[in-house]
Amino acid sequence: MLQLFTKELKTMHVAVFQMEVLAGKPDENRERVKTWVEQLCREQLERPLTIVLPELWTTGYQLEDLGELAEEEGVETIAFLQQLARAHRIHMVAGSIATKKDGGIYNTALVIDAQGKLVYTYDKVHLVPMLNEPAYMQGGSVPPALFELDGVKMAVLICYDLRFPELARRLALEGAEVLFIVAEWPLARAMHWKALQQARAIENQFYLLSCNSVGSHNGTDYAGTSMVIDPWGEIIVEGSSTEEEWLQCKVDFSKAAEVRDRVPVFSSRRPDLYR
Ligand SMILES: O=C(O)CCC(=O)C(=O)O
Repeated sequence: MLQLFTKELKTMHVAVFQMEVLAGKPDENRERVKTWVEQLCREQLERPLTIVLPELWTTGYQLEDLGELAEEEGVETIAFLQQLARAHRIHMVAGSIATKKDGGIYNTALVIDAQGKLVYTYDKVHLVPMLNEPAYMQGGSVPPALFELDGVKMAVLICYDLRFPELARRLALEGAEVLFIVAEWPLARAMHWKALQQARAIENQFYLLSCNSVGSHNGTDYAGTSMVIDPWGEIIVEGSSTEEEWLQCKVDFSKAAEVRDRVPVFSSRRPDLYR
């Protein structure tokens, strides 16, 4: 049964850091995130503010060195983010980082609230054959679930997960109002990146916010084109395909209810014929 949308909180500011990740340099990447957050928070004083980071933003796709670079349970980066979140009173959909646990290496998304609490983690379930990810990492065994920031139901998927519409639909049916996609999506498949994001937003009638990286590593160029897409499928802001930059906007959560009134996809569903 589809749940009702959040009534109390109508709007939230978001800022997406379309970052050029420096592969194999976690200290420098953390420092660059800190500098960005400080600059952003000098300019943006309104709260709630949620910031978004890309996939594997501490290490990049330096997969062959993850044995050394991946963090035990993500402890160092989590502590770093918690401190930053508390200091600036910002929520963080903090992309993903390489973590070591139970003898394996995982691609783990992190969500931290403005009080510095780690509210959600998710280990990427679909590893990317095209980037040889399965040779270096383990896939998570728990499906993505909802988390809440200021009472708004949200979810996060990691990059390749975007290609599996059943994940996004299940999250929408559970009541997700916003879907974040954190990514290092290659330029070679940029057309898919853009079309799939818009499709997920249109078919599920929720906000979709993505954060992709730019730059290149080991011969792979990344596609940038981070986006904020509203529940009608309109692109509100869109990053360039090459430049490190940040995108900012205000999202209005009442919009999804309007869209669902206009095109009542969810009440037209026939779950008796399909799941
Ligand atoms: O699906 C794709 O084309 C890209 C996926 C990817 O790069 C990733 O999951 O890191």
